[in-house]
Amino acid sequence: MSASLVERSTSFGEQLRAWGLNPTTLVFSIVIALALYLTYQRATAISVSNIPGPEPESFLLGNLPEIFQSQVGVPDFKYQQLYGDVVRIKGPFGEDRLMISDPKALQYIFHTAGYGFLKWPERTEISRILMGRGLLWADGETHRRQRKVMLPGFGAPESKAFVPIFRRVGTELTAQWSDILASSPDQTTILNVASWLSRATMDSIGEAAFDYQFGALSNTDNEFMKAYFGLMSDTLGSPPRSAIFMQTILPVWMLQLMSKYSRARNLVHARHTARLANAVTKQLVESKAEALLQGKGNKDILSLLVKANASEQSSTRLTEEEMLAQMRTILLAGHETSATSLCWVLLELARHPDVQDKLRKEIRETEMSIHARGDSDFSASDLDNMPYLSAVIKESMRFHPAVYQNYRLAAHDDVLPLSKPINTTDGKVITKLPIPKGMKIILSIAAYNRNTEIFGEDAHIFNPERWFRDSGEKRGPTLGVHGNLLTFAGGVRTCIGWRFALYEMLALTVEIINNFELFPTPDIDRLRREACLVMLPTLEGEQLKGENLPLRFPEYENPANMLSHCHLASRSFRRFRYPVIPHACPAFLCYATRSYATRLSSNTRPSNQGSHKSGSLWSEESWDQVFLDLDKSLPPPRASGPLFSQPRRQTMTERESKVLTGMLDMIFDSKEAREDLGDGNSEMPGGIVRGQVDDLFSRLRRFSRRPRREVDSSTRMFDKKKEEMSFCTTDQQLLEWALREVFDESKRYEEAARKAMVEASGTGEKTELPHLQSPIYSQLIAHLMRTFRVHFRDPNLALFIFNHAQKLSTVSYVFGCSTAAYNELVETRWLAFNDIQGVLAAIEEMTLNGVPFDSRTRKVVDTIRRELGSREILTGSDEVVQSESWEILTKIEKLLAPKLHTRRKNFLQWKAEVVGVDDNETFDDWAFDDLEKLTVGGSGRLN
Ligand code: HEM
Repeated sequence: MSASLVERSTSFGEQLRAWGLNPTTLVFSIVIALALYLTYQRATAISVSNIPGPEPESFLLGNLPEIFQSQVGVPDFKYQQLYGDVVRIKGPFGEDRLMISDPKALQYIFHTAGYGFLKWPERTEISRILMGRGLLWADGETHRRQRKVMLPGFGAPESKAFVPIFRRVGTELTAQWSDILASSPDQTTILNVASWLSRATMDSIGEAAFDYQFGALSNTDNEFMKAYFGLMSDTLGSPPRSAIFMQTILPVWMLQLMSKYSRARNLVHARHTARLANAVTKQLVESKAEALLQGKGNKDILSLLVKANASEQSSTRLTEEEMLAQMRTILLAGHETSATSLCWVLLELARHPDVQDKLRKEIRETEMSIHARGDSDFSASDLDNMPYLSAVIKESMRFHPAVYQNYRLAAHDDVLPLSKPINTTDGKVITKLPIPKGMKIILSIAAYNRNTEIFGEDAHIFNPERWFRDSGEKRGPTLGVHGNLLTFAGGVRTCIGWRFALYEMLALTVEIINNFELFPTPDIDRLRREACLVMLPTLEGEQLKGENLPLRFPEYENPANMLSHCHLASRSFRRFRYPVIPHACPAFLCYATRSYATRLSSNTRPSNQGSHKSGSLWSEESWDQVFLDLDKSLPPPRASGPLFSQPRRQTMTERESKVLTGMLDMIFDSKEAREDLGDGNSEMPGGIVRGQVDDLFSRLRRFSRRPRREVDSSTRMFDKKKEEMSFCTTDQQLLEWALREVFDESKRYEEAARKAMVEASGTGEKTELPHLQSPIYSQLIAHLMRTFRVHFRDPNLALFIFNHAQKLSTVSYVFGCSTAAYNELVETRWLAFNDIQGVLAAIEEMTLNGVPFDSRTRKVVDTIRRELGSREILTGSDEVVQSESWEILTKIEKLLAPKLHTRRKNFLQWKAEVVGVDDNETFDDWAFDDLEKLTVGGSGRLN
């Protein structure tokens, strides 16, 4: 074989000679030509090495460790101050890169060049791992095609239509905070605000984007939510140098292999979340497609997306993989960014009490004008028409952009226009900057948003007033969609959900500031603007160890350097406004922690001692007032919960059912109850008499014993009814539907149950009887009332629904007029008619009928108190009317008071009486549902 090779090369050499060429001369000439070509290339190549910039930290990684490991903005602001808006930085092995905050250059890259600047491949790989091959991953034509299908879900009218959802989520959030306060002895508490907001935005996105209720607010043990919470900080926060090196040097195919097989904690977390998200989104997309095929549709983003995709030509449609990736993209991009931005808004409001007060005043005035025109809640246009609110949100988004940098790569040689000339290191002055194909550029959103040419000399100061100055946002070229900020990026890659995010932030801020007063605590030394692709508020500090991590993967071995807490403090405004009524003076601290554990603590008050100047570039004041939360005792991890919560659980657990049955026995056998009801024929409201009550409650007990397996079917039933309701486009249609589908059905249920009872008593056999009412009857009544009042703006019809349920039959009254329906009644009477007497009547009726109050009842009453107070201050209205209203309000609060504030004491007294021990004795051996003991150890009866 080697002989044949020698033979062949000899014959090749002979052939060259035969053509008159010397082989040695030929090789030499080729080498010379190549060297000349490379020298020419080097001499004529476009270079940015003469642009001023920092010295590299090392040859291996250049300036990248400083850029990727520092807090958000630290290197950007420093370079901007030292070298200007276009800075040469060093990548690995001395490679030149650029960091840009020059407005004209940014406008060119974002807008003019279209897809002329692509994303860095290693960064798109991170997007693929976290969200799949969706919009944030795609580039060029693929991106254009995907975006076209996505756009119909994100228009202005679509985003405005989600405002009621955001408001509802806000109400649920603040109701839960109020509950926590109500159960704390001095109504002071510490909350993990970041965690609450993250759950709230997850619920918003679930309902608005997928028409699905994640129930993240109501169930902290939601596995899906837990996977998402901390995903960004866990996977991308404070990357070690080795990770920066690998991300920068390794080819994409190797990164892909690592993402699949590596056992590093961050990648395990990302894979775990991806698996869950894929399973969930697949289920959602399939059920939505099926519903649409059956002609049922909704206005959620997923429905619009599925419809838009169906109407595209087959060549431009999204594939199934792309569709799932879009859902995962919306989930992550739409929940983490908004939650984080809102956290920063609250933090700034806490730090600026004057701004907070001014904002609250605007909110209250708007709320009053909403009620004066007969509406009950903020609409999208109300939110649009609050200039100070808009200025606060804009300023916070300028100051703390959730996405702080974008990473682009020149698709071909190009020339960047500049706002200001650059003095190069070789003594030239240039007004345009040529850049070579493949040049990697960091577009600094954080630095642009603090550009003094655009936002004034005080750009490093948080000041919402700047948005009222003449120049304001109008200086400089047009760049961003909101206030000319780059917070939502710009051009072909502008954030698709920017309107959605804005309305969500406006709605939640209004709800929170209307209900609570926020203030800072002195734990700011550890606060970081953590750079994790999204800027998270975190607190540097203790490392969470294995068992304290709520998310535990089988593969997890290496507890990473976890970022822990960030704190935010807040206090109820009511402390100062209404100091005369003790139980309405809660003061609480509300800390936000971006940790993996929720911690609640009471009795901690803020102090303004120990001021500390952080001297950071972005704060005009120190962060010193933020508290050090020294209690490191974190709660033990919870057992893994189901994938989704059951947000509308309508049956009781066995334990709850047992307790209720026991309580009903005690109540109806008690002396007071007998006296209250008279000897047999005394009438209760609604025409119910004693005999009927016994009968009704025996059924109520049976109702409470419904087996748990019905949970799912009730939820499904309710969803189905809600969907049917959503097809009614006029109040007339909805009313007809209600009479047919709710009230006629109520009659049918009752008749069927009675018939079955008669038959069963005839046979004498023990059979399970059907329910007297549909298990979702009360929910339907409440939902109908709310829809008429809020959606159709017809409070009279809302009242009609309640009255009709009350009059239809006794059974309908008992089962339909539940707490939720009464809450609606109270809200309607107050918000639509300002009828405080009517509110009192409803609360009295609830008390009489034994319908329990809940946090929403209390919240309405709080609103009444607030509004009466504001009215007094703002309008100074008629003294007599005011004092009458206050008297009625005091009566209402008295009715609510025992449940609110003396619950614990009464319960102990009650136990003492029932079990037959002194107040001081402990009940350690007595469980709440230990009813047998009541009859054995104590008197066993209330008397
Ligand atoms: C305050 C909240 C938000 C901020 C600051 C924000 C910011 C951004 C930024 C800067 C980008 C460009 C990223 C890039 O090109 O690499 C982006 C893209 C995107 N955002 Fe947002 N976003 C927010 C909320 C939302 C919401 C609520 C949704 C969805 C409901 C959403 C969905 C998206 C999507 C799908 C993209 C990719 C757009 C594309 O490449 O065409 N974002 N966002």
